[in-house]
Amino acid sequence: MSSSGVYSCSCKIGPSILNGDLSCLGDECKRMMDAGADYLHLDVMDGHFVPNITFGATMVKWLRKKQPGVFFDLHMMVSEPEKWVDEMADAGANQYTFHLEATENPRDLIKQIRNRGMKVGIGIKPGTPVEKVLPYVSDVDMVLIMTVEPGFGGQKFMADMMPKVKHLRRNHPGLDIEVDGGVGLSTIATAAEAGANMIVSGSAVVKSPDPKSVITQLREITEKWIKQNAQQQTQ
Ligand SMILES: O=C(CO)[C@H](O)[C@H](O)COP(=O)(O)O
Ligand SMILES: [Fe+2]
Repeated sequence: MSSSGVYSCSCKIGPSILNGDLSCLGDECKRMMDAGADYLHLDVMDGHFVPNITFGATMVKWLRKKQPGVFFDLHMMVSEPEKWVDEMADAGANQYTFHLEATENPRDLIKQIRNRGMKVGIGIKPGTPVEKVLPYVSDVDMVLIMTVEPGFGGQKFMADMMPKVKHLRRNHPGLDIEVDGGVGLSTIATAAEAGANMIVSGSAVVKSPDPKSVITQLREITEKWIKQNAQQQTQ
């Protein structure tokens, strides 16, 4: 979809509220948007695909009422992702990011998501080689490279996932590439240099006393690398 030959990706910062105060998720979302976030990354976990449970479509529906205009990227860490497409679309999701490992029929699922008017994201866990996702890249809007084992916030960034990001960026200069897990001020340069442009940051933003400053710095560093990488491509 978005992987043209031109280095045309733009920086987007999407906080994950997973490690925020889940008892007041609506306020946490507002706090993140007020701090300058471009979108919200909502982590849906089913206790089966990952060993943790968060929330489902009902929560998304209520968040949508509180944040009518915000882009919701649903990170679906669930088995049988086909099951929740309709409910998430009805709840107001903008993008449905499923895990390649969770489905037997990625192509059918991509169609199903599109038919419900949502953008399509496809994610891979650290143990999944990037080659597995390549056949689907031109049919999706975004590829998510997990930089931690999915399931919990606050884990250590896996820099050894960067060759996957580099491979995708080299071959798809216009693609939205998202990194998720352990991304903060000490790791953003590594991810951005590799070519990530959609930056999910959880603990580093929500736990900071100054989330606005963290988001601003994440953006500055990512934009710097987008420019630098684009220049290198034209040389
Ligand atoms: O998908 C996730 C975990 O499976 C979260 O989005 C991710 O962990 C963000 O939190 P942090 O930046 O604290 O790692
Ligand atoms: Fe996530």
